[in-house]
Amino acid sequence: MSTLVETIAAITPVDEQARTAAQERQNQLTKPPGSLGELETLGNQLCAIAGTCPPPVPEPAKVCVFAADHGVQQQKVSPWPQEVTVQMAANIARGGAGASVIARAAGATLTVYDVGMLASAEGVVDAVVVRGGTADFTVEPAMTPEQCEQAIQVGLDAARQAVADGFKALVPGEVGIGNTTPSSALTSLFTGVDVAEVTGRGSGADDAMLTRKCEVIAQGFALHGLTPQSAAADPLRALQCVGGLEHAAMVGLILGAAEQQVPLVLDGAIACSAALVAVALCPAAKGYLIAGHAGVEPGIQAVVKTLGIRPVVSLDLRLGEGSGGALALPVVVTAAKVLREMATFADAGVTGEHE
Ligand SMILES: O=C(O)c1ccc[n+]([C@@H]2O[C@H](COP(=O)([O-])O)[C@@H](O)[C@H]2O)c1
Ligand SMILES: Cc1cc2nc[nH]c2cc1C
Repeated sequence: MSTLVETIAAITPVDEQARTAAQERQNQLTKPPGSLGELETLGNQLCAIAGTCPPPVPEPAKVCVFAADHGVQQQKVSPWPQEVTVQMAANIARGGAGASVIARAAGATLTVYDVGMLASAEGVVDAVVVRGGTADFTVEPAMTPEQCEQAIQVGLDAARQAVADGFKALVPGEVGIGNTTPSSALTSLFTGVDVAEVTGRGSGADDAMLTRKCEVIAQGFALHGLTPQSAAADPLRALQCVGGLEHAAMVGLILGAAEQQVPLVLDGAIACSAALVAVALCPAAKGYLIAGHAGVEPGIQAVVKTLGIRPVVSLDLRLGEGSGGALALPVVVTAAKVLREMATFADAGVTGEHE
């Protein structure tokens, strides 16, 4: 079991030669060059990730849903009671949640991991780092450094196991009442965009709660001395102070996917905030990231802009659970198949020369 440091050292940048070869192939396929738009860019990225053109078809995919609770909910940052985390984790595992349906429709397998909910839930893998979840970050660091490291390891192990089991693409999912607040904190720190601009209504905050979320984040930054500069210098400390256990696990899953050279299709605001931490720890991981969807939560926009990635689907989702990532999977698979299955001008006897 290699550690985070070893994993980061093992991650190589995606293969730019394979991306160039893919672009050349796109131009030989029977279509006006560029006419499949961003589907071409996506196919080229799949080649860069796999280091070969045409790319392998990235299926089956696995959605790894990390479930945890949040001490910062003591500040009333979500309209929902914390018990909903356990109840929804069980529902997702049972197959009745939004992400369960979407993953099934996409032919993906979904597994839920408990990294620190208030209580255990049926059908959920026990990967508990700390029962009860994080501490309230307005009072103390959300996690100890050891807890943060352990939660990252859960995600790293999940990625390695999934790839060993034959999965060819990974989607990070989560459930955790209150978790849009730590997500906005991380997104603000790692994009440098104001807290107010990257904080949204989450699962349904009203105006007063939205204002409180911003105040709570500012309080956390002040208590822990966090700024964009300090976060860039020590990303793990920022994650440990104001992040969540599921954020840490998703950082592990993302870095694990990069290590294993498989595409990682991001979900919404929570997964996107974890991606920022992963890329701050290991810039080479960026090339393995695909933005699954452009959701309602404003943090997503700041993240995709910072990472320079374009969301595949735009349907105003704000569910989480990995739902938006899973929804993008058929498009990602199609991008690979275009490069594998479309005829070239030469093959099809179509005149490729034109004015
Ligand atoms: O993925 C998103 O963009 C997203 C946006 C809003 C809410 N959520 C989900 O709702 C929960 C967090 O919302 P909140 O209001 O409790 O912070 C958590 O379980 C997330 O999975 C997820
Ligand atoms: C019902 C419900 C389902 C969710 N799924 C992810 N986060 C959630 C939050 C709530 C409240």
